[in-house]
Amino acid sequence: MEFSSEANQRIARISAHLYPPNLQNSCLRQAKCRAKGGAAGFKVAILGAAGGIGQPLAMLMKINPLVSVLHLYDVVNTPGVTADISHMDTGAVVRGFLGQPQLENALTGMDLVIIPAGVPRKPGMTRDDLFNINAGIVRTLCEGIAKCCPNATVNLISNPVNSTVPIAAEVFKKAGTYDPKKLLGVTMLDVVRANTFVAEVLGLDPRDVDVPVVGGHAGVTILPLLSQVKPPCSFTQEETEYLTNRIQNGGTEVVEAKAGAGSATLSMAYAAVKFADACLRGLRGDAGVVECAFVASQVTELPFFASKVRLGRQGAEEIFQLGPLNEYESGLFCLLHLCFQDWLGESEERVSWKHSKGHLLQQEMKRCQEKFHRLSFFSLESPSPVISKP
Ligand SMILES: NC(=O)C1=CN([C@@H]2O[C@H](COP(=O)(O)OP(=O)(O)OC[C@H]3O[C@@H](n4cnc5c(N)ncnc54)[C@H](O)[C@@H]3O)[C@@H](O)[C@H]2O)C=CC1
Ligand SMILES: O=C([O-])CC(=O)C(=O)O
Repeated sequence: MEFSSEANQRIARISAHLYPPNLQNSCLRQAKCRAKGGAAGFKVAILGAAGGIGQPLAMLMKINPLVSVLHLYDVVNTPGVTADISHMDTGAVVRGFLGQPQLENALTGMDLVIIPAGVPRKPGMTRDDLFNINAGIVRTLCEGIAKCCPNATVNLISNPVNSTVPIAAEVFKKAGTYDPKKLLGVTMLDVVRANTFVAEVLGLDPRDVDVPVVGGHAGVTILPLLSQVKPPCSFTQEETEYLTNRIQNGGTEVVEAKAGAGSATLSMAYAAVKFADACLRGLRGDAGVVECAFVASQVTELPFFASKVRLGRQGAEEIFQLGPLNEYESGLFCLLHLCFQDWLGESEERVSWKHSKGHLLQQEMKRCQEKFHRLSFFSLESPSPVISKP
């Protein structure tokens, strides 16, 4: 149903604020929900909205003018977070959903679903250590998406992204709803960090810097392409190694600084909103929206790979080639490739097999490090990165 008059629109907006939401009868259930001023807006759900990432992410999405309806779902604390955020005088209507029985209502009719649900790392852990618990959480949430909003674009944040994205793909395949263009692993924080650290070295404003970061989202699978930085620039070998190491271990740097209180939340919420905004602009039909994301890909032999993608009405409509790599990046790519082999199997079983055989991967890495001894400071995901600024 389209809102034909301003009065209808106001009534719809007021009724949408009533709690608990009655989605069956609400006219806001319709796809053409409109934001203040009559502009079309998108319906966005955040799953894990009461968490360290979820709360600032919800706050920032409430400010986004492209969002008309914001659904906040978690297994704890959503009434409080929702009441709090709903008082912000911005356009989006906010509704809270608590616990599994409300998951379907949270998801019905959504255009974009952002998933930061799951446990974060503590010092000494790798992202892979989160696999067992987070894989189960992501699986359940994706089953809900397949049922209630099969056409939604999904931004998957929960770690280990290198494995949760293939798992989500399996769930959607099983449900017959898989659209590889609409399943996007969020690696934007790697780009945000790379822009910041490179700007620091070059003495530039980070907003003027663009660093493509490709591969995956853990340790050596994070490959910043420093030879393709915009504006064009060059680095000494020492700067290159410092920057690569710091970008690859940025997550660990925060985990250790937080000393047991979790991993990156505020910078991640910022990065997630930057990425979600790009997805929404793409959905709106804006031209030339390009960001890095971890997607099903034919750019390399690996079935999933992060690279620059063009975001459009259908999701990741175009996946760009990596472009020319210099010798150093080619060596890193070789390491990354070894690390990913088998890891990103086509099936969930293979992903969990790889997880349980993580020690074999470590041995493989060691062999590779010996081969590329110039790169020997890399570890799969170093719990204690040595960061020495040139
Ligand atoms: N992709 C990336 O670049 C990054 C990913 N992460 C990952 O994001 C995830 C979340 O991190 P934080 O927000 O710091 O953790 P957190 O523990 O503060 O919040 C997670 C939230 O998920 C909720 N949750 C747990 N099970 C759920 C379920 N079945 N359904 C809905 N919600 C559920 C929890 O109740 C909690 O509110 C972690 O896996 C972390 O490793 C963190 C930083 C960067
Ligand atoms: O390091 C972690 O566990 C969280 C994360 O993915 C990041 O900050 O890049």
